[in-house]
Amino acid sequence: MSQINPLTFNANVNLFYSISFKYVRFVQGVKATPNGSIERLDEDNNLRRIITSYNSAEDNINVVVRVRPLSNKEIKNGEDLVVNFPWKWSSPGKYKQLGYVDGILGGPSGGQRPKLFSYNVVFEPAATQEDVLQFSGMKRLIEMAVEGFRCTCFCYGQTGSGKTHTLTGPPGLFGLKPAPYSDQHGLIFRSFMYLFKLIQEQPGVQFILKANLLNPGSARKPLAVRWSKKARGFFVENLFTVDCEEFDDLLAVLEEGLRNRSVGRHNMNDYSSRSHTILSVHITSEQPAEGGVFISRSGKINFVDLAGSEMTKKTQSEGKTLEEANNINKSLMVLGYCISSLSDSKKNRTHIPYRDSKLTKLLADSLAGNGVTLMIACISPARSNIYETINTLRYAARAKKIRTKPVVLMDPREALILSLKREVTVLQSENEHLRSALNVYSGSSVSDSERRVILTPPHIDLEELAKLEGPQLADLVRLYMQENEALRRDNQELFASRELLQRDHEIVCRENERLLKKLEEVNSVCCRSPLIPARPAFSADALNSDVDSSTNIWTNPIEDKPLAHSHQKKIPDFITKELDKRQIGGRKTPSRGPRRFNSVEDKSNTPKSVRLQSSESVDLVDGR
Ligand SMILES: Nc1ncnc2c1ncn2[C@@H]1O[C@H](COP(=O)(O)OP(=O)(O)OP(=O)(O)O)[C@@H](O)[C@H]1O
Repeated sequence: MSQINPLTFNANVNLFYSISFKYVRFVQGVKATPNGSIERLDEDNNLRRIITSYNSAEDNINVVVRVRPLSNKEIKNGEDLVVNFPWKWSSPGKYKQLGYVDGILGGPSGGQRPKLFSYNVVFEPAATQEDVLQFSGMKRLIEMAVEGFRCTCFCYGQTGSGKTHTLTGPPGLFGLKPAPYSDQHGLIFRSFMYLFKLIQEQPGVQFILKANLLNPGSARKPLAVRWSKKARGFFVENLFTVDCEEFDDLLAVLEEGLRNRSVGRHNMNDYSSRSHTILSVHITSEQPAEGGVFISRSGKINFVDLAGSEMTKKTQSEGKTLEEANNINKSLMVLGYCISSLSDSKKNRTHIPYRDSKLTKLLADSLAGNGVTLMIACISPARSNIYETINTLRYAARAKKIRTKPVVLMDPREALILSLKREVTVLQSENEHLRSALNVYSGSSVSDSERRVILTPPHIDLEELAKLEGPQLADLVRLYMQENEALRRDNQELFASRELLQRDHEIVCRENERLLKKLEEVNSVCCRSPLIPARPAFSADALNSDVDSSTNIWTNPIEDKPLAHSHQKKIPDFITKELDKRQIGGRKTPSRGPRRFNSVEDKSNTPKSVRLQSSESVDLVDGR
């Protein structure tokens, strides 16, 4: 059954707006589309699930925009909103063009048409943390991570635009005693809750959760990012990973990240992140499947809190903060280049500069590989930030154009066993059907069980399979392959005998048809020809003794009666003429008495062509 995407706008639509100001307008464009994931076996026989739609038919990168409220400082400075929301949504999936805002770019009277950007969702300043979880597509992203996809949620935007707030909440939330039900908890905390809810809803599936944190604020030596040939992707070498059995374990990783977060203070944010942070949760599941085997999937969800881009003149960063700002800006610039190159369909995608920064190396898979990504573009509504806001909106719009090819990879051994088992079942039922349809073996002395494939592999339940070593698994696979092979041979034999029988059947049918035609020919000559009265056969004589002659097919009803005496049976003129022309029927060769074409005498004396013509003449009469 298809699942409805949680991005469906089924809740308070007032939360979402299209906003626009001069040159920039961004609109909501989410359609309620069912999740279009499909399963297929690839050329290596691995079961892969391909996601065909994340949000709409094409989106595998979901881009949402969150507009934060004006800060106290901005209000104090008398800043006004450059983004306003004069009209509200009329209905999901439809949007209205909203009012322009007089910004630096000029007023509505400027006469220039606004440039249209479209996003999946736009959150107004009043949108709560829970709204972001419910309507950003985050829940679907977690579901997909549980299904085995590699998912990423990253926040992008200028410094102080609300990235950390969106992901983890306001500063100080995780103090000595974190409030478990605070409405200020960010997306990560809420996602963990949702993840555990999903896990609890599947008691039959075994889950293993592991988490790791990439936070340069920690005291450890920076780890190297390397390329893995096998996995065809970048990875962090010697990354420390924590097993998380409980919700609290995951929370501990998050708290650790927040505690060690590298924070700096500048003119625009008292708690500015001075580096990018990546928190990853690896979700491995083992699910029992048909036939005692189980399927294991390995999904992942990354939460990426990017450090914000800064105009150092505005932030008035100095010394270390300035150096950090330059590095942050540099890595964000590379991310920007990558997004631009990936989103430009005209450009040849031969070179995407992932290698130019660690950040892009690690985000490469999320941006263009097999991952599914949610980008949350955070913007400030203040007039003083309009340039940065437009910049962020441009990036976000570009990112929306990127297409990824999300796949879920399964353990190849289990996928192989599963696919072989499926094939065996199909072949068995097909053979069974063929056997009963053809009745090939009925009456044979060989019993069904003897004829069947003897090499049926032993039944293995889930626990036993988990304990099997490599060679034992290989044996099991070999057994399935042998059974499969034997079934295939059996199947081929059955198909061959079915073909033979079909051919026999065709020959018999053709012979039947030929005989029927002959019978019809005989009947038409004997019963219908008024010209050539049939002579009763011996069998007909016997029949005629007690059956009315008019109903006897072997006897011509006008037998022995002169044609001229029968008013009703008088030959029409045109037939007579035709017969004369062809010299058939004996006008010129007067009646020689009753004849039958099937008599030995007539057969020998009458040419075949003449016999055919006579039957044509009968048809003409019938056709009147
Ligand atoms: N939606 C919001 N509602 C209320 N307050 C918000 C919201 N978004 C951000 N803020 C507040 O704005 C300030 C700056 O936010 P935050 O630290 O999350 O920005 P940032 O984008 O992470 O900045 P940087 O890139 O410098 O780390 C914080 O005090 C935060 O609590």
